[in-house]
Amino acid sequence: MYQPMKNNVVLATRSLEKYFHDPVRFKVLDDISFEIHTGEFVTIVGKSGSGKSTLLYCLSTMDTNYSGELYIQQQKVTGQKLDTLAQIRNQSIGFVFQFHYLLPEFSCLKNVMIPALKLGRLSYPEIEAKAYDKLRMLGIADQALKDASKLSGGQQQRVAIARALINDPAIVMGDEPTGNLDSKNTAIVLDMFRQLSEEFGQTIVAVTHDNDFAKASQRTIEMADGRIVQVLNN
Ligand SMILES: Nc1ncnc2c1ncn2[C@@H]1O[C@H](COP(=O)(O)OP(=O)(O)OP(=O)(O)O)[C@@H](O)[C@H]1O
Repeated sequence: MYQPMKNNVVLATRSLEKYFHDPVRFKVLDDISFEIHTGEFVTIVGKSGSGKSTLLYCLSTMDTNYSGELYIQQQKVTGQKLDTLAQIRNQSIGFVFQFHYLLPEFSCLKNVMIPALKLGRLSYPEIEAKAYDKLRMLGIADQALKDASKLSGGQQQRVAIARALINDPAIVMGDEPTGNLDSKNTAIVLDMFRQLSEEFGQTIVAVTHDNDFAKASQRTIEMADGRIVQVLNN
């Protein structure tokens, strides 16, 4: 029997298991159980092919094809309908990819505003003001009205992070969020993640190949062949 979950657990898995066919059936996630607390900054590391991205996509609710249980903010999300999952995702999770996926012909400001416009909780001027705040936090408010395509790669990634933060998600997930960045922009993003976790109590869960990034986090979960093989408190 599992212990009841403590109040400060924001993300939890119970024996996640997942298979792929490639071409024969193989287990890509094997008995993944952990709890992540509010405001924690956690990295997931491991060799290429160890299952990190697959795990992150399950955690983000984008992939529902697994067995076991996933809890987000104490709510069991496994087995929920797709529209409920989309709602949970919009409200509780911000996602940063290795590639920024900004809409190139839209301004940076508009790109950041889109998830909040979709959520529909605030008025347009409120969302605009919030988007400026997020861009300011990332040091790129002066680029707000430029088309996203006109920015450097590092600036575009910072806009993508501002977009991930616009709905003040409890959890920010990143799949190699600094994978395409130079050291200067990597440092900016790392500082941002630290600030989010330490000052704003937001939880960061990021897959990374970057040792310095992993060391900057509070806890590192190491995977090999779909299993958790080591958990390090940094
Ligand atoms: N859609 C899929 N169908 C079949 N096999 C897949 C699929 N996606 C990933 N895999 C396989 O699952 C395993 C884990 O992939 P995953 O992308 O999760 O690894 P990773 O640790 O994130 O790797 P990397 O560090 O290279 O991004 C790999 O062997 C990969 O080839």
